Order: sequence, then structure tokens, then C-alpha cells
Amino acid sequence: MKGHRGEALCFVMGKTKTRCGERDTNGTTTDQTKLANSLIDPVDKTVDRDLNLVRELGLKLVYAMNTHVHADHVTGTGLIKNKFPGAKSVISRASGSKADVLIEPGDRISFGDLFLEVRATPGHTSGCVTYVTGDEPDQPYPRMAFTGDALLIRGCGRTDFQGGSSKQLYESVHSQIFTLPKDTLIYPAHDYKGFSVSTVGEEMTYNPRLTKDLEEFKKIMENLNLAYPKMMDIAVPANLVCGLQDPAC
Ligand SMILES: N[C@@H](CCC(=O)N[C@@H](CSS)C(=O)NCC(=O)O)C(=O)O
Ligand SMILES: [Fe+2]
Repeated sequence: MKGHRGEALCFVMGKTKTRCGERDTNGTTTDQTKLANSLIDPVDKTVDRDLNLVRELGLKLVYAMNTHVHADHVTGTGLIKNKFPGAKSVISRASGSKADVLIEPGDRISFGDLFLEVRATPGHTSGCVTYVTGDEPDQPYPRMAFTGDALLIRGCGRTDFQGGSSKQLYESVHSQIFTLPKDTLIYPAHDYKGFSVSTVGEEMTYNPRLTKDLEEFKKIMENLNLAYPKMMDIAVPANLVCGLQDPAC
């Protein structure tokens, strides 16, 4: 798994020989070509960097996934599919976007012997999901939740466009994310202060928005006064088709 510092965060989730004690997906050989991984919220501008990392780690990219239809950048999933034949794009059916795999709440996205559980976390957009790592028997890493823009570190996604709703976001975070074990690592899609990871326990204690009651949260969200993302008019239509026109999706 790898993240980078900056506004848009993308993650490589997978197993490598060094990180997983020389186990492959069957636990029997060390043939790296069999090791599978997934990219979450890739950005078009950093596709080459991310694919170089995938290759360097000896992973086979199975899925390029999005947590939602992003408004501030163009997704890299279409480019990835062109450059890494066999990789499949993934997004929620509720997003209204095209993709190879349209996921629903409760689905499991499996790659190798890893899987991500899909949790519906609408409110920032109507189609937002959070991907949560599973409970494999000898899980070699802590539990992680990839929250997209639903839950940010000490913040949360805005709720003033793309079918957003502050009430829905509040309920999503409290019912789908804050119910996870407190030591679950939170990896959001953005951070504006240079952080890339938090925990459920930290956000339940210190998040300045989501620790409030619903009425106060709604007031905070109504008064954010944020300018629309600069890329919004380009990014939203592009992201409905994997960042590229058909047949990339
Ligand atoms: N200035 C940025 C956009 C900033 C922004 O609106 N961020 C979104 C997430 S991307 S849809 C957001 O939800 N922010 C919440 C917050 O509290 O900042 C740009 O022009 O791209
Ligand atoms: Fe967003």
C-alpha cells in the first residue's frame, strides 16, 4: 500500500514479497506475477508514476477503483485500462458512472487473497462509497478504510453539489465508518494539510465537524463558503466515463 503527500491521494493496495513475508496469493510460492493489487482513486496526471510503482512491486493490477465521481480532478482509470490491459474499472452503480464493474453496498472486491468490502457512504455525493479491508485469517496489515471524500482527516467532503446532503453524510459517517474498530486506519482521497492517514478513533474524538450533533454539523456545512473546484466542469463529465470517452470504460 502506498500513498503520497498532496491534495489528491491515491493508494496501491496489494501484497509484495517483502511486505508479506514472501507469501503469494496461495501462500505457497513466491511467483510475483501472481500477486494482485488494486489502485484506489487514481489521478490521470499520476498514472505513469502509479503504474511504475505497481510494476516495481511486481504486482498484477486487477482493479482501478474510484470512491466517487470526483469534481476536482480527472480519474486515471481510463488511462490505466489502456496502459495495463486486463485491469478493470470499478465505481458504485449509484454514481451513475460507466465502469467495468458497478458495485453495490455489501459487495466484496477480491484480488488475490485480499478483498475490499463496499460500504455506502453518500452525502458528499449521492454515489460515494468507502472501501474497507477484510478480516482474512492471517491478515498481514491493520484494518483500513478508504473513505474518499466522505471522511477527511479532521474534516469531511462538502455537501453542496453532486446530490450532496449534510444529513446523509453525517448518518453515513456515523453508521458506516465510526462503527469500525477505533484502530482502523483512515485513508481519505484528499488532504489539504499534508497528512495522509488517521484512525477511526482519532476522527471520532478530534474531527471538528463530525463530533458535533447533527444540527450543528448541518450549520457548519451550510457555512463553508467554498468556491467550486476549478476543474469541476471538466472533471465531472469526464469522470462519468472513466476520464476518457468510450470504449475506455
Ligand atoms: N480548491 C480545490 C477544491 C477544494 C474542494 O472543494 N474540495 C472538496 C473535495 S474535492 S470534490 C471538499 O469536499 N472539500 C471540503 C473542505 O472542507 O475543504 C479545487 O479547486 O480543486
Ligand atoms: Fe469529491
